[in-house]
Amino acid sequence: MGERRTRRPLRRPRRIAPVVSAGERELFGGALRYDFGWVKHEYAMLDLTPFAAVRALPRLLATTLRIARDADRRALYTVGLAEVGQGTAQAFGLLLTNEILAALFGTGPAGDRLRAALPALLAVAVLASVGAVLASLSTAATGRLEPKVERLATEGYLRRAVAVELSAIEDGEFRKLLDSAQFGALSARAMVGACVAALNGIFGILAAGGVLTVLHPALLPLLVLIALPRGWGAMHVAQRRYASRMNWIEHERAARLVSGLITERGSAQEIRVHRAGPYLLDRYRDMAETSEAEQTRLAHGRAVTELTAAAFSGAATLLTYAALGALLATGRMDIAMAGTAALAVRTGSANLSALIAHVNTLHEESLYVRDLHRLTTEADRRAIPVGGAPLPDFPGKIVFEDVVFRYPDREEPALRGVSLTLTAGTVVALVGANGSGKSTLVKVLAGLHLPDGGRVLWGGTDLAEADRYDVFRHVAVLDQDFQRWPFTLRTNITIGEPDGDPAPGRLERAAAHSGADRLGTTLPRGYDTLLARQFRGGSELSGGQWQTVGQARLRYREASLVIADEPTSALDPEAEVDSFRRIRDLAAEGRTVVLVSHRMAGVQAADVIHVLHEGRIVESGSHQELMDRPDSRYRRMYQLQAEQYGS
Ligand SMILES: Nc1ncnc2c1ncn2[C@@H]1O[C@H](COP(=O)(O)OP(=O)(O)OP(=O)(O)O)[C@@H](O)[C@H]1O
Repeated sequence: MGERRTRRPLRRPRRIAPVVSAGERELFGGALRYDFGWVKHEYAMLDLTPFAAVRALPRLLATTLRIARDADRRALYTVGLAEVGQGTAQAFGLLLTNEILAALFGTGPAGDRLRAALPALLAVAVLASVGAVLASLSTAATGRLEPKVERLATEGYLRRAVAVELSAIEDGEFRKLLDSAQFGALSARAMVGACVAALNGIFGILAAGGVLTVLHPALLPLLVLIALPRGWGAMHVAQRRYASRMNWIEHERAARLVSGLITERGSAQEIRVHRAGPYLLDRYRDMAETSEAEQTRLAHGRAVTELTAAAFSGAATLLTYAALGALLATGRMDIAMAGTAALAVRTGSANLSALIAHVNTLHEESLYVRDLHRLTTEADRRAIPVGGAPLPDFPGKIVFEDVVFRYPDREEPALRGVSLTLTAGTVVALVGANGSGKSTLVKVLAGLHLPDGGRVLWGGTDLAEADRYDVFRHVAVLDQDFQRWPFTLRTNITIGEPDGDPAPGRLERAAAHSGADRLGTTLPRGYDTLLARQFRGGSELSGGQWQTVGQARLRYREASLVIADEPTSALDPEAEVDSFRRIRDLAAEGRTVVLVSHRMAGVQAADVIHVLHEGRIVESGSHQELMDRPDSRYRRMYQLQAEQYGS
């Protein structure tokens, strides 16, 4: 199939039926395909005919210029003026060349002819210097613009990623957009460079075209004739690349994933003990070879296309020189004019070829920038609202009234009418089977998700109307997958309140509270030890040690509402008992503590225990009250765990 296409280089490229290697079928059940925005682009680009690309040019230029203007207006104007100046200098240079040639090919002694040509020669030298200065001005200003454009675009992207609702981050569609838009900033930068180069090409063509028209109008279409085959060749190669890219990128992506897995730390044990290494290596080779074959086919096709284009372009050049010869022979043009025309044809066609290549780049990059624009709009729509009813003080009571919450991609609600009251200075424990809704309940409590039904009242304020950032100020959360930041031990604790007062002793007190102070004294650089083994000087912590760091972070935050979701799962028995005692101490300080745990021994000291089942609270009470009920779920769960210890 590929063979046939190679032998027909002029055929319009079409989407190629993807080849799936045996390795991909075995490991992934088929092609490893993302559903990202940019995969869709590859098909969008296929619809691009050369004329469509030319039609799209003004829009692409306008988009880039707008981005650049927002980044640095002065630098943009400098680039614009420098480019126009260079084009003008080029045009005058060509016209002066005509004068020089006319003087040199004139009659009379050589010395006189040289003298006659001298003023024009000097003017050409001045123009060339002006052109060089303008070119360097343009380079400097573009160099100023490009990083600014990239930074502004990246900042906008990150700012929006930080500000969206948690529900957006958990939404697969939004995540995909977030992933594909990350290339937008780099593409915006690349567009600035391509745009400047395209402008340069346009002005260069205008200069050459203008001069040719002045010399003889018939020469202008000939210039177009020389450039057209090359333009067509560039477009054709680009289209073929887009058509095939999907195919080869898929194999490459799959091979990269497998090679990453082979070297990854997490798979190191199985790679060795289960001998998964040689097995994966074989599949890697299979995928890499399929990608290789696709690229070879592409390169072959490209060579044939470019040769064809060069042949047509060469024929058109011959025709142009023949026309020049005819004009010369019939006396409609003198030798000087013919020389200038030949020069103009060369400059013009070189500029045209370059322009086509830059328009291609502009188009390709603009697709990623478009993703960034889409993300911006979508993220602004899904941002956590700023403002709302202020919540300066933490209330004495938080009340859930018949709260219903459903994840957007789920049929069944995760919470189905939950009512409860949390009182300041108490420990409230949530227990229940996996998936019963405990973590969801705490997310609603913390203001991370808003209920779909019912209300959460913080004092007299409905959470749905409250200033959410005010709500967050009162909350500290340590969840099951709390972040193990690849930063120092110190930052890993103080990041609990990054802009808080770093008062002397505050860090040490928080560390001592959770037992993380031992790390502070035993790690090689104390609190300044980097907790990321992959970097030089970095240290590795065990799961339990990380949990003490997480708890220290929770303590450092000094929030009024403390939420600990499975805070002790990795702790040794002694550390676990200590940890539960310290959690109680937090309530004794007047904080409201919500504890989610499967460790029944740990929750028994809570003031109130709520048992969740399929999104509902089915039992509530103290440990003793719930144990006194002979058929309570709580009692059953507690006894099951106790039996494991034979008590
Ligand atoms: N981000 C999410 N998107 C969609 N569904 C979710 C999401 N998080 C949880 N769920 C679903 O909501 C239900 C309640 O989950 P939740 O995490 O609140 O349970 P849990 O009681 O904390 O469970 P576990 O004890 O296993 O931590 C489950 O059916 C779960 O699959």
